Amino acid sequence: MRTSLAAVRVLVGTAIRVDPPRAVLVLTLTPLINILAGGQPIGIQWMVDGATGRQLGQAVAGALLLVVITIAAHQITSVATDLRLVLEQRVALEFDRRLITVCAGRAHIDHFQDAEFLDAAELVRQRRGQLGGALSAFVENVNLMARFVGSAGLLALANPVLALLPLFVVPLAFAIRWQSRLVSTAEQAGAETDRLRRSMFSLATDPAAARELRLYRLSGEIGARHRAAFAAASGPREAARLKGALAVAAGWLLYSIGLVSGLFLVARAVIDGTASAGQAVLVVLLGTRLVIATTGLGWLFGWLRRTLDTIGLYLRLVRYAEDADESRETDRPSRGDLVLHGVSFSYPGRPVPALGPIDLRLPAGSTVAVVGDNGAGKSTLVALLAGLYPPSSGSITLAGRNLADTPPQLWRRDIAACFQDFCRFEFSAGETVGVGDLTKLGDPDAVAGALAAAGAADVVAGLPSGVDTQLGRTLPGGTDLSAGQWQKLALARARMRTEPALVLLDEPAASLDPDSEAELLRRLLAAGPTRAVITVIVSHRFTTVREADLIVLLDKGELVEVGTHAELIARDGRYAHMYALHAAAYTSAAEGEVAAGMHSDLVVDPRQVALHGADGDVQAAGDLPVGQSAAGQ
Ligand SMILES: Nc1ncnc2c1ncn2[C@@H]1O[C@H](COP(=O)(O)OP(=O)(O)OP(=O)(O)O)[C@@H](O)[C@H]1O
Repeated sequence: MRTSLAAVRVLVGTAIRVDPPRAVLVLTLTPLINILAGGQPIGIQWMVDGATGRQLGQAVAGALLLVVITIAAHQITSVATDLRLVLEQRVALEFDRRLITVCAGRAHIDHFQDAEFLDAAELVRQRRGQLGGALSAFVENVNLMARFVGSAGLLALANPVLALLPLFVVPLAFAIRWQSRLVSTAEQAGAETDRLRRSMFSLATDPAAARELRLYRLSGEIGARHRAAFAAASGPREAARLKGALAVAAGWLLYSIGLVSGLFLVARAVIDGTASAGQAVLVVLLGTRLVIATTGLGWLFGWLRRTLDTIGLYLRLVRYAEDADESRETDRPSRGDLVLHGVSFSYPGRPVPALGPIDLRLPAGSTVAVVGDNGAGKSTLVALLAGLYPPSSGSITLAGRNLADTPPQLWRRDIAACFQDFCRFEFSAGETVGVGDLTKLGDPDAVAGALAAAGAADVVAGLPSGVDTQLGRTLPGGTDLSAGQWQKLALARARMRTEPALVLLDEPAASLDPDSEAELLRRLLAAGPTRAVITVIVSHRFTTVREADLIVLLDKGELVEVGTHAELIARDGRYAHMYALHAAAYTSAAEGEVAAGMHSDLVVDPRQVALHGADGDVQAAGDLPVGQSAAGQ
């Protein structure tokens, strides 16, 4: 109840804040319509009494009252509905705005590890459309309640015994509510299978899955799982609907008994001459209104409850909101060595730290390569350096200053980064790069400079409208890119910041071809120690790693070795072993050796694989002597 009241407060408060005149009009016109509507049955009563009692004046007054009230109520309802629809959209937009701020505006991203936040965020994402509609649900419920109270009051005035009639509605109201609860509980119980059904449908229609669905002939399997999920959820729902419908039918029966008894009383009073025919008509009209209001409330109350629940979820999310960052430019840390003092980090719910505790100095101006097996903690280290998570223990200092004393938003202004799971912003190509520095978003020279610095100019040059090409496949006319091209644009985005203190590159060459990777490395090293920039590069490629000034080897979150390539090779430890394995694989590939067991008995006839181009024969692997690959030439 308290949550519902808080939700109503938030709803009405938001409506008044986003559009005060409309909100005030909607909230005042609604009761006005109900007060007016209350006069309609009275007008009809006057008309009937005037006609049966041969009182022309009373009949005309009744007709006039009815016509004026009906027209006025109709006009005001149509104005109020228009106002309400616009207000509803503005309220929905405001909720969206606040949700974006809560989810994307926090300094750290640890809320994405919090199960309560994730559950609430998922539900709000699904039901976000209800947030604007909550206003209509609220207004309609208030409407019906006013109608119910008004009709009950007029009935009591007509005949005190009829004040009992609303009591006959109560079982019906409970039955409708019970039915709505039963259905809603059955729906919630089937929510997981619903999610599964939706996910099967998305899978079947998602272009990302299109290749594997065909390759493994999964369309029938996905269809069967989709149907099974539907069947699992629909059985209990139908049973709940049937049970509820029986209860509602019983409620109607009881109310009919009450209404018929009331009408019998009035009919007798008319025959006895203690009531007029107009009063009998009034009772019929009010009795009908009463039940319409009740059934409406029964159904609409469920709508209101659902929308208020969604606002309750929204309120749970809003608790994660942070105050706007008001740090000043002078709070910005100066450049220098970046030092980790006993830093450790554990993801929520994971007992073992993903990283540390580690002590490490990253000298100003150095290029530091971070290596290690999958899950060693490399990306976690990058996230900590980017201030995305606060360390669980220990501290990180820059030029002797603890970064915990600097708002992460401010520290991040001095960071250029390309994360392992970089974002594919579906903007124009120029904007996809330009958002790396919003102050230069519309500056074509800055974008061109960043593209050139990242070796990504070729990606944009190949697009139909250059930097103006709309990227992505979700938008009409959007152009999709290859994984490597998206990665090049992400690298260019990082280069929009021309004076960073720290450059973070997590697997920056994972999707790049060897030429692009070599070019990236050349540019990185060229940018080197002349500026006090620390470059941290996570890589599994030792051709990149060995060029770094410092190599950091992590294993299961622990710092295992630190040093230059030469030092670590001389130490003949873990790094030297990894490097030797990598070099051996590289050498055998370069020499065209076929690893033992890999189709060594396969004999290929070169004439069967020769290619023919439009201009005639094309030199093909088949022109090479058998047993020697192109790489070995
Ligand atoms: N969001 C997360 N929630 C919980 N645990 C996580 C999360 N991200 C990573 N981990 C865990 O933290 C550990 C370190 O992961 P991290 O991503 O830092 O490894 P990595 O060295 O970057 O691996 P890879 O080379 O595969 O990218 C792993 O055990 C991983 O399972």
